[in-house]
Amino acid sequence: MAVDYSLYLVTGRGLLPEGKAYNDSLREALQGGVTVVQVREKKSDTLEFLQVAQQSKDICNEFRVPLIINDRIDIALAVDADGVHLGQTDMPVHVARKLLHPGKIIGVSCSNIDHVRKAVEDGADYVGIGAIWTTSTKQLTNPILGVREIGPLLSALDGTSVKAVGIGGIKSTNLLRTLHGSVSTTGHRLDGVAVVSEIVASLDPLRSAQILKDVYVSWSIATNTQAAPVIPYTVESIRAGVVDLMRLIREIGPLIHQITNVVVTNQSANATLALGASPIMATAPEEMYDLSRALSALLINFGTVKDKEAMLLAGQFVNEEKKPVIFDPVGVGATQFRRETAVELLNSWQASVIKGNAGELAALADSEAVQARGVDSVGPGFADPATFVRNLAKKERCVIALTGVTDWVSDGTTVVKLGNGHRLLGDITGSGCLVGTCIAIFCAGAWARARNEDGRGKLVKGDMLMGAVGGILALTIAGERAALRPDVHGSGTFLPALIDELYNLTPETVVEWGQLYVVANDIAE
Ligand SMILES: Nc1ncnc2c1ncn2[C@@H]1O[C@H](COP(=O)(O)OP(=O)(O)OP(=O)(O)O)[C@@H](O)[C@H]1O
Ligand SMILES: Cc1ncsc1CCO
Repeated sequence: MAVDYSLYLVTGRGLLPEGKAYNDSLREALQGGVTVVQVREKKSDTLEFLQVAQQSKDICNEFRVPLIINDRIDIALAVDADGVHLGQTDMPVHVARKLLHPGKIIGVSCSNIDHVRKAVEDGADYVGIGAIWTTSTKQLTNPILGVREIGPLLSALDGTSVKAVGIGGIKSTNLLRTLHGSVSTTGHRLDGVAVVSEIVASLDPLRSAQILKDVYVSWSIATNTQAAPVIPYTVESIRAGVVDLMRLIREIGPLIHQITNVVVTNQSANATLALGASPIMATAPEEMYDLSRALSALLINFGTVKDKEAMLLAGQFVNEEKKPVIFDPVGVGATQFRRETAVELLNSWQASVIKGNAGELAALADSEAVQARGVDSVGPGFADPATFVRNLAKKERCVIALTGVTDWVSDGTTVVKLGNGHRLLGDITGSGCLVGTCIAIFCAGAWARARNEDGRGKLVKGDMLMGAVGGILALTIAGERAALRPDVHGSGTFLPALIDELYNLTPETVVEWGQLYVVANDIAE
């Protein structure tokens, strides 16, 4: 039986709002677009479970939607349910298969790759992967994996026909982030999402289900790769795009909200003004919502992590607005606290661009290839930076900007190499942080260019690869020009000269000076 797993409802009678009857709630949820129902009765005795299962089966039949029973094969048999869902400590799949009639669905809860591999071996029809988010449904006791951990589990399903449903704390507010983030580097995605409280605890389950379904459908449409032809980037198209963004930024002066470190706050705000944008360096959690509505891009730089609460909130609000979030995980490999904070932040919101030096991005990718000392990268960097950035972009589902003597940018398919810069940039503190600021400014321009486009199903509007390339070019070309000035005698005089050069930078200079190469454009992959 071909099952549509897209909106998978798990029941929970304990969560029903006062006065809402179970049968009405279930019927309304089905009217709203639920495609599979799993009856879960952890506290009921057998007779009560049987009665609820029978009523559920009758209602599901009206909508021709499959009904799955949690754990209890006897109840599934008794009501002729369409299948069972098994936890890791329930009946093994092969035993359940023997007991059930042929063609019935068997699903298994999985929270690690071994669970998934075993479920495939045992012949499960689908796996429920989670918990993805923290959940108020206390019965879901699986560990919290986080969105970024789902991709590797999905890749274990490559080449099989086993379907995957994400579960755990999924709501309409995090659904798009969940779907976008839960993709393997091989492109394997979720086939559906399981929802409990947002539907069951709702006074209007029909509407709640509809809202979730809308997000799911618009994501499927927006990410259908066959739908629109992909135009490959060329050096010329990138140059033209950067020039356009630079002009637009000077014309509209976008607001750039930066939560950044105390070392660079002032120079980052001045660099922002120099490029024609407006900085606001705000850190109170209470103001993150209002700012998310006003800003054109958000930079989160955790060089001196103090404002974690604000960082968590800001990124979520900005994701909701489909505006750019630029993440600069300064010194992420330096301490356990930074590593954990980066994971927490990246699991809470989707970055549009992650920017870092080789040491930082290696730490983020759990690679030992490059070492770091504090906030600085040590040694010659990656042997094959193009492949590294492309793979990390696929894994993190965003644009990656790797800085160093040569800078590399990738969106997971295209890789751009950038050759501008000067040794003096390495001799001042925070040149990498300034790159982050400039990327945020150009991404703000890219968002502004696309803001009236249909953003349904997308996490961010605008061309973030163009934004990242533009930001790096602006800062590194300004750096080269500053170093050539007769009034620059060392790193002390270099910094103000750098701000001057950003201030005087023109699109024509960027075209003339820009050393940019498209080294890979493997759109076929
Ligand atoms: N020796 C160099 N030659 C040319 N360009 C350089 C050199 N060092 C740094 N740059 C430029 O400076 C920018 C900042 O890169 P870098 O990797 O040094 O940042 P970072 O280590 O994160 O800096 P910080 O931690 O001080 O903010 C890059 O875009 C790069 O092009
Ligand atoms: C030196 C330093 N320490 C924390 S942040 C920062 C600025 C450069 O990344």
